[in-house]
Amino acid sequence: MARPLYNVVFVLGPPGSGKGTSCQKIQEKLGFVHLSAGDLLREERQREGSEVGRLIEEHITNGSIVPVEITCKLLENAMEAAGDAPGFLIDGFPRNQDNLEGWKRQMDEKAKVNFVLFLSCPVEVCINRCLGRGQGRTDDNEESLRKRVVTYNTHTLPIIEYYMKLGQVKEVSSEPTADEVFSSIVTVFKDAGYTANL
Ligand SMILES: Nc1ncnc2c1ncn2[C@@H]1O[C@H](COP(=O)(O)OP(=O)(O)O)[C@@H](O)[C@H]1O
Ligand SMILES: Nc1ccn([C@@H]2O[C@H](COP(=O)(O)OP(=O)(O)O)[C@@H](O)[C@H]2O)c(=O)n1
Repeated sequence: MARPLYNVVFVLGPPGSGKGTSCQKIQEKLGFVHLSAGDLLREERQREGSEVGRLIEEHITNGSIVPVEITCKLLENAMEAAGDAPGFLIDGFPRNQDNLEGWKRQMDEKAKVNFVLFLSCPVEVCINRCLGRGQGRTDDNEESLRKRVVTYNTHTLPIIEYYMKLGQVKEVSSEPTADEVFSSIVTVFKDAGYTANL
């Protein structure tokens, strides 16, 4: 097989566990490109009058997962646009079986998944973080958050368990301060052989 085009780390954890916050820091330090599946979907949702936009809106409000054909295409386009990066942090994906299977169909030959960074954090802490996030997100309210947590427990945890069985998960508690979490993440990347700039 030809050398994969893209070097990928998936970043998973409950809503509000600090995926975006940590990815931002890793991006600054390591030069990995941070791609948030949620951000890409929110951007796509803005396209006026689009059927896809309406579908995304419905899923985001219900805390359910958008079909992978949409999400994976957005991720691939963003990776293509970013070009020659040392790696990509794909934040909030794959979040269910459909995401995982779609990724394998579309990206297995083009991307190498190095490991899954799993940010673990008690759900109540995560919910409080989302309620205090202040980004004006339409889904950061109690009702949508409860649904997002159910989706996480039902659909995302099994994906993390799937990668655990493959020995590909590196778990970091994201309950401490953001700086402490980041220093544990740096150790994970060092152990995985990424020493440049660390
Ligand atoms: N370790 C931390 N301790 C306290 N607050 C945090 C921590 N990490 C992130 N936050 C805050 O919690 C909220 C959710 O973080 P965010 O990175 O957006 O989570 P996610 O991308 O997993 O949904 C944000 O307001 C962020 O500033
Ligand atoms: N792979 C993904 C990622 C996000 N999403 C949608 O986007 C919403 C927000 O995801 P996010 O990753 O930005 O936010 P958090 O729930 O992690 O805080 C999810 O609740 C889903 O509705 C999706 O459908 N598929």
